[in-house]
Amino acid sequence: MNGLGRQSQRSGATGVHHQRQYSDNFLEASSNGRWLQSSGLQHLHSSNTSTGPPPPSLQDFGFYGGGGGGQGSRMYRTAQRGYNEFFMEPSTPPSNSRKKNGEDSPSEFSPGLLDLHSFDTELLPEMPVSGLYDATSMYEPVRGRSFDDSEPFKQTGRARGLPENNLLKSFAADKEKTSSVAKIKVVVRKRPLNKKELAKNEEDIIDTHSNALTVHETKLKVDLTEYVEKHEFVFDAVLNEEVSNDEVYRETVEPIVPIIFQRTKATCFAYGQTGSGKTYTMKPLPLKASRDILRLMHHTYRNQGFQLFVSFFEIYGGKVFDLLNDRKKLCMREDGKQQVCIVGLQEYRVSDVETIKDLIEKGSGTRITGTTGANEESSRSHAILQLAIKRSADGSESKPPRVVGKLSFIDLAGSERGADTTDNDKQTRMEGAEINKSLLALKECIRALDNDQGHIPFRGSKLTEVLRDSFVGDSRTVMISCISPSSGSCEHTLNTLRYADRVKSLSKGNNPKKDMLPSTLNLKESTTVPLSSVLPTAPTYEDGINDTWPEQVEREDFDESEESYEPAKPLWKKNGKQEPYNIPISEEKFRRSNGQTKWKNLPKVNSRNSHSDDDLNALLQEEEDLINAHRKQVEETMNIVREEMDLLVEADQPGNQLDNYISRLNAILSQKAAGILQLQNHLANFQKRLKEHNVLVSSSGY
Ligand SMILES: Nc1ncnc2c1ncn2[C@@H]1O[C@H](COP(=O)(O)OP(=O)(O)OP(=O)(O)O)[C@@H](O)[C@H]1O
Repeated sequence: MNGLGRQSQRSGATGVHHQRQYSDNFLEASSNGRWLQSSGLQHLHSSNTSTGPPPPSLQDFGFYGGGGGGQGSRMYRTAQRGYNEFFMEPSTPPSNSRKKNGEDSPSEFSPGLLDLHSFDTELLPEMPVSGLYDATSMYEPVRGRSFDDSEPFKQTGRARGLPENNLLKSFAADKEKTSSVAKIKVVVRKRPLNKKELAKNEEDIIDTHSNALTVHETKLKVDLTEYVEKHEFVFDAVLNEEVSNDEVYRETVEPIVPIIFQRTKATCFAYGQTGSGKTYTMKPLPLKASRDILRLMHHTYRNQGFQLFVSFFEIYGGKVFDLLNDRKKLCMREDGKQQVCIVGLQEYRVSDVETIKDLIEKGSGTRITGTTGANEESSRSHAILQLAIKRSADGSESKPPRVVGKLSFIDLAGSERGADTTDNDKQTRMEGAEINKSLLALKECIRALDNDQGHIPFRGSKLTEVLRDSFVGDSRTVMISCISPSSGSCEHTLNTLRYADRVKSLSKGNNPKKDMLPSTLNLKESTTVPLSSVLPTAPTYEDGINDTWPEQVEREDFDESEESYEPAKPLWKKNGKQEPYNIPISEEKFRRSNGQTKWKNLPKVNSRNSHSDDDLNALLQEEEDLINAHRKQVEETMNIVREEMDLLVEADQPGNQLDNYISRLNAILSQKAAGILQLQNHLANFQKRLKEHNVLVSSSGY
């Protein structure tokens, strides 16, 4: 039976606009294989192009109306050429960008090699800071206690026969000062549109207002008409494209600097897709922080024996490399007290800003980089720079110093590098899997940290293993989520913001007051303790020591007033401004209105129901399995689509048999349905597992 050709032409005519739009997108996206590459399915494209004649293009099916196959095929071949050019380039294997030359001897910095394991694997006992609080100045240091021990002052005081109330008072003052800085702070930084994006006429789709932001995502309805979906987020701070690096520092790290002298370990990390500005944001922070640390050491804490040490290493493919020692491969060890240390990591004792600057530049130059489609300078490693404040037990330099506090800066690998798990290159795939694993593990650790869980699943990845000592005891975490404003990065931006949103929602666990507040809470005022409020603004450290600088850090400098916890409405609601688009409620909105409450209602994770490392590893594996199953399903769908296209071509041929067409179409549709059902089941099971482990707050994802 005939007549099918006419039917397909009719259907082409009725929906020509939408179909054309679809086929344009399809062709454009396929033109360099990026569309497929980005989802790890480029081999599907290559299978079309590498063997045999090209399969029929959409135009070949008459979707362009009357054009036959001619022009469409030419377009396809052009696309094919583009694809080949894109992929024929040799992929740059990750390699050490800095050759070993043996010239950069660390000796010029006079630090000597420090084997962390030899003396530095324990944190300094609770040492009083003389001159800070009267009561503590009389104490002698207690050896052999890590600062994770509970009530150290109390015990020391008793041993010395000092009145307990004084001791408790000073301990409480210390505690109050550190607790005034939020345990977890989540900041978003939006970078400006870059030249490339401007040249492509990409739009800025991010509106920022106070500590909130809106992402305007253009989507297609089922009938292929466009609409804009708004996604609104609120964070502790939102820094727009006009914010300078100085301001970023003031908002993020500056408040933490004084408290690392008080036995606190702090971690500041940048998260975001390749090219979103992580390195740009992170690079200046350690230098600015060390400048302030040195100021405090030379003024507020002068003559108290504090020393500053710098180390810089990277984690690449699950291995640790010393960036200040020609990328020497290092191994990690755990001692009897479960202290994880990086054996042989070179640390430099520094006392001036210039030396630190040199070290940072040296380490950054050594950092591994690789080539990706998105950013030629894309980093595939996590770079970790640590500033450790140490002091020898007796305050003199005669004994090896031990860590008092630590500030770690982490420039994470591009968050979308997880997509590389699908790359043809096995090494890139492995890197992607490791990056995925470490990002999930990091989130889990932060979550455990904020819930004050007894057990932190730090073994989830190398990254969290090396950060172990930053997750125990009194710790602070600042996450800077870097986002690109361009419409082309919308999906990655939303992923970054969702990750940040998850981390932020975790930060309620620590403060019962916060638990009672809506998620629109403006934590900005309550969590920011500018260093300028504890440091004199007058001469810089480089100007020399100024004796008029205050010796003590005054407790009044910290804003701990209950009022500062007052919830703030997001600006767009405050202004009474109506939403500019008639759009469906977004996932984020739903989560804020419903999901957050659900999250709060979930049982608190405690040490008994916390994830074991095995659980976490199992979850990570299941996540990977799901992604692989999804990929496989897409692959099968693509094959089915090809089959459907062939079928349509055949259907257009004169003399085509309708019964054959019907039975093949039936088989194709059943196959499609079975694939979708299977994936749905897999997804549902994974969601169930996440819920069991308290990882997911709602079905909308995490
Ligand atoms: N806030 C900003 N203002 C001006 N330029 C910026 C800003 N953020 C980033 N850039 C520029 O954008 C480019 C990419 O930034 P950067 O290298 O920091 O990205 P990244 O997130 O570290 O990428 P990768 O993960 O690949 O290392 C750089 O040229 C940088 O100078």
